[in-house]
Amino acid sequence: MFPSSSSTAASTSIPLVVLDALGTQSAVISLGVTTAVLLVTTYYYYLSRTKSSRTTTTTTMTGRLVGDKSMTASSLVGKDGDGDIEVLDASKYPGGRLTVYYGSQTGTAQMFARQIAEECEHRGFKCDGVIDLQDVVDNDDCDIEGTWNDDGEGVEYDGEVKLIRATLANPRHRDPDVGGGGGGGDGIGGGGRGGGRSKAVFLVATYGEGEPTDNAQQFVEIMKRKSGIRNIYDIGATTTTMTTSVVEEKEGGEDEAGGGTETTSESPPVAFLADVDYAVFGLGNKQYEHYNNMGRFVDASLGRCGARRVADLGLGDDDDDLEGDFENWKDGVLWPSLISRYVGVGGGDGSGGERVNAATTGRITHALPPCPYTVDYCDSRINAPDNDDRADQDAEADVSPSDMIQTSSRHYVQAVDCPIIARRELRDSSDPGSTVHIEIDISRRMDVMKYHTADNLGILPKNDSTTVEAVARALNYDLDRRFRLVPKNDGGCGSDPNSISSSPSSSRHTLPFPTPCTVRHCLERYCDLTGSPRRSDLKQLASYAVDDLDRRALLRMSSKEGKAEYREKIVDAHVGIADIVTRLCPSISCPLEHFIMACPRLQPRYYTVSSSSMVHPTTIHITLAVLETERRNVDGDVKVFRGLCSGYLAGLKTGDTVSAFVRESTFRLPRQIERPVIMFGPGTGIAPMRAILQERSHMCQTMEPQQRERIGASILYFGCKNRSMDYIYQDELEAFLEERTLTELHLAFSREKADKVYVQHLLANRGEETWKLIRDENAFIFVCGAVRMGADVSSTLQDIISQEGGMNRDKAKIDDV
Ligand SMILES: Cc1cc2nc3c(=O)[nH]c(=O)nc-3n(C[C@H](O)[C@H](O)[C@H](O)COP(=O)(O)O)c2cc1C
Repeated sequence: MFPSSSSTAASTSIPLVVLDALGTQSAVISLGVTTAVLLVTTYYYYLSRTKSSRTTTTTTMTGRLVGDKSMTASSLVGKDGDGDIEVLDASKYPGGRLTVYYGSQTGTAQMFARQIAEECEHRGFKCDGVIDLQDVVDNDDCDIEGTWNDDGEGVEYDGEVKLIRATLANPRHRDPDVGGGGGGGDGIGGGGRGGGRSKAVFLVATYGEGEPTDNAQQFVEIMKRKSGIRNIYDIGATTTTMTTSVVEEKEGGEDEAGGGTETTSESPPVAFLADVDYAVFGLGNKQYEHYNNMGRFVDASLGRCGARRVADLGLGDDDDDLEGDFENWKDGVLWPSLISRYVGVGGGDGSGGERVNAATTGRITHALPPCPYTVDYCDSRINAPDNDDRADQDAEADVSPSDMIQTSSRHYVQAVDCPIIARRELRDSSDPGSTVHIEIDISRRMDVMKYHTADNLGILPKNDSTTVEAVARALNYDLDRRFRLVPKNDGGCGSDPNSISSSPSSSRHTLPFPTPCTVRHCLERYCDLTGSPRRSDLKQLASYAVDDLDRRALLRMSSKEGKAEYREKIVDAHVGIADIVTRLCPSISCPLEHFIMACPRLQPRYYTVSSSSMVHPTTIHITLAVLETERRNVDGDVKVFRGLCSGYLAGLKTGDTVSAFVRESTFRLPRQIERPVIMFGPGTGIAPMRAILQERSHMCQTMEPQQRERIGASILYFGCKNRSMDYIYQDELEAFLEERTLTELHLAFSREKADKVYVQHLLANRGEETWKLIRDENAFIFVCGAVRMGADVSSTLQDIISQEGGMNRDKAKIDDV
């Protein structure tokens, strides 16, 4: 049971973990007239807060054409009956139809999309689907040669435009522009549904360096071309005012479009989305330079393509309170805007207005959430628990097709099991911490595991068996049973907002992971049992708590008002779903499919590869710090918490296998070997620098002596606590120095002297030399490690450039490449 709410103010700090995953960032420091280019790559320490990747449902209505494809849109609207558009009951849905789209990497945007979908009915709207942005462009049903989606205004749309229109402006997502009466607005029925227009809400996360998530990449590419916003980074500066701007409602024209943006447009955009109304919420993290770049871009590009923004852009910050930002936007901006535009409070036939009034004034009470799939147990039961692998192999032939798996779970399909062939501790035994070097054999999976120097390796961690067994016991699951997840195709929108179509495509991207598998496999590999659940996950779990006290505790912490308690008792106390179902709320009981839906997905962790693919083509090396933090848990005991993935990897032995996949990074050595490289890699930030040095050493050895002379300087700044404890790879770095692959090595030991010394301090002392390498030899600069260190190094570089180069500090500003 949770202790009752404490009066102590909850700490707002969020614990950090060390390098469980990383992101890369590249930048150029532009120097006005000079052309020296610096490449800065930084990788980030991640928040230990688990990203809620709850991948509940998505059935994808991919713009399926109805009836005769040669029909025009207007010939379809208003029809009822099989294959045509259903005319909605205006008393139930005074707001008309609404479609929700998401661009998500780890599932949060998808979860938010689903929340909006679930609330639609209470707000007086009919949700027409929760659609993965990948499905907007992977639209098999769109006949791009056909003419059905030309709107008869003399515009000959190209294939890409037709593809986007086939979903966003699909007649099936619009409200028939028929009938009317009552309510005002610009459409039919009570309050006016925006007749003949599609209503689309976008939830869009930003990844990489202000880039789209994997599932939004193609959509963004097309929108870049069509909107004329060629440079996605232009948008940040020009659209910030949009969050507060009031969007004038006008028919057509640039003013109503979400843009008004200055762009690098080469040709005027085509207003091909003039019949689409939209609202965007961006998910981002202020620790990143390009905060919420994709939310801003999608908002601006839709506007540039003629769509009409009907609610202000919302931006959420995952560094602070993303869920709170989303709730504030949803309840304070989105619904009020949609309701006043399409429903009109008090308008319509009364019932809708009442429904909406109730919804706008109070919080919605959720019924037991609908589940988009069912668990179908296979007949055979695996008798010996350790036969799990055999069961999975048996099942392989019959595994779910990959296009049925949600795009944010793609890594479960991509990853392959590879053996560990070497493992060693890099720190001295006198150091209480641990940094481990691991070598993974990829020789048998070269078809999918090819890598480039300093790419990223994604590792799928596993929950330990004690936790898995405890959860199974608490929920009464048989770990050795095999099951298959089957999408629920109930053929209509019904109670499940994701079941929007009975077409075969409706089961695409519905399943959260591949099956069949055993329950053990599912709990071990796909369910995040130990990361802190999001508040919305607690709300879902509350639906399954039999005991009223448990239910109330979960609902309290999932509410806006319970944020401080949530932070104190869940996030700061490192409470995961396993703790909740086994100890804190033991009355929780739910069928497996509901647990799968309520539990966040276990996410891969990314490590920068520390080997050169030229030198080690068949093995991948990684260098990981094992995170351990001491925390007082909810019972008041001090406990040591280990990072899930680093703890899992550190516990593996030579011969064990890991499930891994390669992810390309932007980290590349300059092609011109003459150019010097200056590297900053303190701690495990050394990983890509080690790979670069291996590669330069290999090049030296394979070159003619006169060629070798041409290779530019390699300068490394490394830092750690002290020389005798955590100076990792010391022997290798000294060997690189000896053979002159490494021309300079600058060491910062932060705990050897009273004054702490870090790499940026050593850099500041070498301003003149550094400036010459930049100005005269176009040096490349690589930085890898903590965000704070990256920012300090960048700032020191700017100081050096402005002082030594005699220029204004702003001129040495950092731009992206
Ligand atoms: C590798 C990585 C790179 C990221 N890059 C950015 C970024 O450039 N700008 C930003 O605002 N947020 C960035 N974020 C934060 C995510 O957008 C944020 O955590 C979001 O909630 C993720 O949503 P999702 O779970 O739907 O994928 C990044 C997160 C990760 C893990």
